[in-house]
Amino acid sequence: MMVDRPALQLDAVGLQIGGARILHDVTMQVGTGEMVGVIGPNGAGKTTLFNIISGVMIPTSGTVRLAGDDVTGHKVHQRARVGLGRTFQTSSVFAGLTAGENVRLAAQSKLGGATSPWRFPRQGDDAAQVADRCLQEVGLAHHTDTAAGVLSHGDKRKLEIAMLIATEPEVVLLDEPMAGVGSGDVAGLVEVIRRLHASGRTVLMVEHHMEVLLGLVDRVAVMHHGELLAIDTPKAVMANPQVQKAYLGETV
Ligand SMILES: Nc1ncnc2c1ncn2[C@@H]1O[C@H](COP(=O)(O)OP(=O)(O)OP(=O)(O)O)[C@@H](O)[C@H]1O
Repeated sequence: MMVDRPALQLDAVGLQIGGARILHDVTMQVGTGEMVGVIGPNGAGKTTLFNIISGVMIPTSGTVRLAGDDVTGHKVHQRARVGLGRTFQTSSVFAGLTAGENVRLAAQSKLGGATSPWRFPRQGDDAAQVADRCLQEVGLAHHTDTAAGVLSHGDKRKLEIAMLIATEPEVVLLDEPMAGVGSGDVAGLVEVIRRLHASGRTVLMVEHHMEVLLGLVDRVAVMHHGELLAIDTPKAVMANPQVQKAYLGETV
C-alpha cells in the first residue's frame, strides 16, 4: 500500500551480522500522523527494526527516510534533530530527580542548554515552561515535585513520554510502553498514548499487550524471522492466514 506523505519510509532494509540474517528486505511506509503497531513472536526482529529506525544500528542494505530525507547513515542525535524521538524498554528516568527535573533536562537538551543536573533553569525559564506543559499533557502535573523513583511503573512510563514530548518529536517510537505496568495503570497510559497520537504525531509502537495495541493503532506491522510478514489494519492482519501460522502455538 502506498502511503500519502510518509513520515517514515523503509526500502528493502536488511541487517546481516556475520552469517546471521537479522532483518531481510523490510519495506514499509508510515503516513504522517498515522499510528502503526509492530508485533511478532520473540526474536522476530522488532527491537532491531527500532534500532535501525532510531540510528542505534545502521542497516547493511536498504534505506531509511524521515519525511522523505535519507537518514540511513545518520546518528541518533542527527535523527533527533530532524524530529525522531524514542522511548526504551528499560526505564530511562533519573530516579533521584523529581518528575519536573527529569522533563526539564529533556527540554534543555532540545533547547540546547546545559544538561548538567546541577544547573537547572529556574521556574519561568523556557525549559521549566516546557516541562510544565509536558507533565500536564501526560496527566502528571500533580507529581512535578515527586521523586521519579517513587512513581508507579505506569506513572514512570507517562514521565518517559513527557520527557519525549519535551524534545518535540514529529515521529515517536514507543518500545513496549506497557511493559511492567500494573493492570490498574493500563487504561491511564493508553489514554496518554491516544492523546500523543491525536495531537498529530506519527507513532510507531512495539507492544506485546495485544488487546491494547489493536485498540490503539491504525495499522499493524507483523515481523517474523526478520521479515515483514504483513502490514494492514488490525482486522485484516488478524484474519491473515500467514500471520495466524506465524503465531501458531502463541496467543494472538
Ligand atoms: N547484535 C546482534 N548480533 C547477533 N544477533 C543479534 C543481534 N541483535 C539481535 N540479534 C538476533 O536477531 C534476532 C532478532 O532480535 P530482536 O531483539 O530484534 O527481536 P524482537 O522481535 O525484538 O524480540 P523480543 O520480542 O524478544 O524483544 C534474534 O534472533 C536476536 O538473537
